[in-house]
Amino acid sequence: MEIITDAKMRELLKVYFILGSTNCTQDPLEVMHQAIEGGITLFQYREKGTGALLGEDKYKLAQAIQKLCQQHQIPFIVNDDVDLALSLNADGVHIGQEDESAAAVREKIGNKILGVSVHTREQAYEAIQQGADYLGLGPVFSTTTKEDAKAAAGTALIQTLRKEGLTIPLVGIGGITAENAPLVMAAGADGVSVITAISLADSVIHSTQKLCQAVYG
Ligand SMILES: Nc1nc(C(F)(F)F)ncc1COP(=O)(O)OP(=O)(O)O
Ligand SMILES: [Mg+2]
Repeated sequence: MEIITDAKMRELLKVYFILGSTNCTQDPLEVMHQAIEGGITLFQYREKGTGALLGEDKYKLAQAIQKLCQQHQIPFIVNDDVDLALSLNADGVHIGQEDESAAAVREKIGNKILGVSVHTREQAYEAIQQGADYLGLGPVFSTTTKEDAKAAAGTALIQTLRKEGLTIPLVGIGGITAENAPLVMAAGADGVSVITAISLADSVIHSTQKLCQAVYG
């Protein structure tokens, strides 16, 4: 497959849902069904933190969610675990600053989608140089989902990178809801990435629809 274009990547980043078994109280597959119905554009499997599944259980859940995504043409990205991504033939991988280098991951995954989390402009330029297809910037607002998250940074870095003429697809992450998503888009992000706003919503489908409206304006 060919490397994804920036234009296609920007479309996919609009409402980027991230989920692992620890982020929801109901069945993850039921949450996925409703989130897909509600209009998510991209999905990341992030099985991490206290109580996360391991080994065969992790693989089985990933496989089941990937199948659902494939049935609805939603690309399936794996967080951190490059070997899991390769064994599932996932559509891509997302890595952070504590994971192996973007260049090393690019080497392993070929033309699959490669996303990198960055917190500074230096990390952004480095990630681009090493072949990232999109950058995750955050946490924009405070979050309790990621146990080792940094302090909320607002949208300053998104604005700075756009002011400097950076055109790489960007997605904001961290404490984003339908209420504050417009701020993230106005700052220059191509989309928003959420976990709790969807995974723990009273109505997953309704919350996803509200996020889509907030992003598409
Ligand atoms: N998982 C993520 N996905 C995104 C995305 F851009 F996809 F929205 N941005 C940022 C992160 C955070 O990635 P990382 O810093 O490695 O921490 P963790 O592995 O705990 O998620
Ligand atoms: Mg990571």
